[in-house]
Amino acid sequence: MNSSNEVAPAVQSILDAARERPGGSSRVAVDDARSLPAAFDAAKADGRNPVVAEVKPTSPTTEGTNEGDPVELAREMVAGGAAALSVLTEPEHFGGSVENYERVREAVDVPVLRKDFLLTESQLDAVEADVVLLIARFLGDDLAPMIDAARERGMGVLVEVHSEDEVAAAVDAGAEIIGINNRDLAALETDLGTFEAVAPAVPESATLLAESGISSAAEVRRMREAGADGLLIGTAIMDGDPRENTSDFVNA
Ligand SMILES: O=C(O)c1ccccc1NCC(=O)[C@H](O)[C@H](O)COP(=O)(O)O
Repeated sequence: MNSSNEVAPAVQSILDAARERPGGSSRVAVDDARSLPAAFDAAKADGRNPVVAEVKPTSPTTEGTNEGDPVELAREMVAGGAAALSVLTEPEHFGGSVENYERVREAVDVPVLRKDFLLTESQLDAVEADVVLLIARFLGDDLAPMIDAARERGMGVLVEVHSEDEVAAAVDAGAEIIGINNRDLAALETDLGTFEAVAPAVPESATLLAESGISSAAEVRRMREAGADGLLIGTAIMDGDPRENTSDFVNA
């Protein structure tokens, strides 16, 4: 793994916990993974902004915990037009769980991203997933083997980056779906200018997501104009009525 000495204390704590988290007891094989790019194409074809709505009970930058049932929240997001969902499985800092993930995936028919801080192959085996998030900064030289390991299990892979150098590393490692995180993991602040600055480095052939900090219809349009094929939105959907919020972003 890369050195993590330039991350915020909360992120260091997330990584320390991730290193200790056990994986699954046996290797999983997903034979029915739902495709994120196909879901984005379907949304675009019927005039919806391709929104990945995130079931995010809490986070280091959120006050309090949303105690709502993840399945109910997920159904509301899909009813609001979400092309796909993201479900946190990180338990200590985001209130997530693999049980939440399994229940949501069973309850909906859109692709469900497993949102976690995965560091080892066996952690991929904790639950069958359509798509897993792999963070380039935290995996370093392990990124390519982790992408291969996820694909061997039948899962799609979203590689998260924050800089042009990380885009290059992600492309070298074989990433086909790339998410540019607007959240700076050193300061924990979001800046949509990050997506605008880094997106030109992403090859046209990749499916490109804008992640974090999107909180208005105007910002959805801004990210789409800068080249986002999909938008990952958590806090602004969880805060209030998730169905109405999702619908506002989908129809922005
Ligand atoms: O959301 C946080 O507070 C956070 C803190 C430290 C590391 C990661 C964090 N978030 C993970 C995410 O990627 C977001 O949940 C996701 O991109 C949605 O972001 P937002 O729409 O800003 O909730």
